[in-house]
Amino acid sequence: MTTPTGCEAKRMRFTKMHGAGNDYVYVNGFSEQLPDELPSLARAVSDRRFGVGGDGLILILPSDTADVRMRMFNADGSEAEMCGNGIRCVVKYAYDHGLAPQPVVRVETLAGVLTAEAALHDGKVDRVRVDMGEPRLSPPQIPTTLGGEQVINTTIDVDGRSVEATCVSMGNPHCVVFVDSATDDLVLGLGPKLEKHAVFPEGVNVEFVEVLSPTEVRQRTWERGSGETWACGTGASAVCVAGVLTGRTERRILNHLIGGDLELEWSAGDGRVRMTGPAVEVFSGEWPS
Ligand SMILES: N[C@H](CCC[C@H](N)C(=O)O)C(=O)O
Repeated sequence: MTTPTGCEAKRMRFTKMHGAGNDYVYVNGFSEQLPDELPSLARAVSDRRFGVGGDGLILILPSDTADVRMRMFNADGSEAEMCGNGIRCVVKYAYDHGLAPQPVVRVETLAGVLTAEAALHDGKVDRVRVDMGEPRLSPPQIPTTLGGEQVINTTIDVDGRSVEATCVSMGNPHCVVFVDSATDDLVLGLGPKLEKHAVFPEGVNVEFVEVLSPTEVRQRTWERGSGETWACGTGASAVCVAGVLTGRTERRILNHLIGGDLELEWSAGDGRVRMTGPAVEVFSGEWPS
């Protein structure tokens, strides 16, 4: 495509990927020229009518401390510390496209350098097991202004409704609410109010969880900066921790999310959470930059 002056217009290649239906637009920063204004790029490409469509934008970049660096932007343009479904897709992209020589990939994130191991099918990555690190449980680490050593089954007043919450950070903040049924009234009504509640100074991701058994849950998610998503990997990790803290589940669970299943374990040995789930490349395209 040429401009009126006959110059070749720059176009940025992207790849659309998802982890359990949590879909992002990925850009390979090793090869593509990125604009300075990343939040507005995230908003534009995420738009499901006027853009590519996705829950946000994820950049795969060179790193001085790991194989690759991941930067993650929600659909509203806000940058987050970590993305569990995103890191699985970053690992898939890095191995499949030759950015990482081995199927064990170290990824630099704002939540630290995390290590992931990819499983191959016909030479391509299809599932990834991520060491998500240790949960952060003290109120300042979430962060929240709620009191106590840890926030476990703590009541939050939301416009006159009492909500019982357990808060966990996986590098990004999570508010886990165990419910009998994760209805639209709760997810779409309460979710946005909790996301921006005054007790969460940096906002929060909200997980509404039905406990099916001590080893199985069903989760719906209202994400900070993206609204309801079909899966949330850091959220599922927070749910695994919250289930143990509240005595509702065992340390290893299967989590059913709208877009697919994730396997989680909060190790009693080293205190780290491990998440295993799918990573799918859907299509590639070009974005006029
Ligand atoms: N909305 C989140 C980031 C994406 C997390 C989620 N998609 C995941 O898979 O962990 C936040 O602002 O902390």
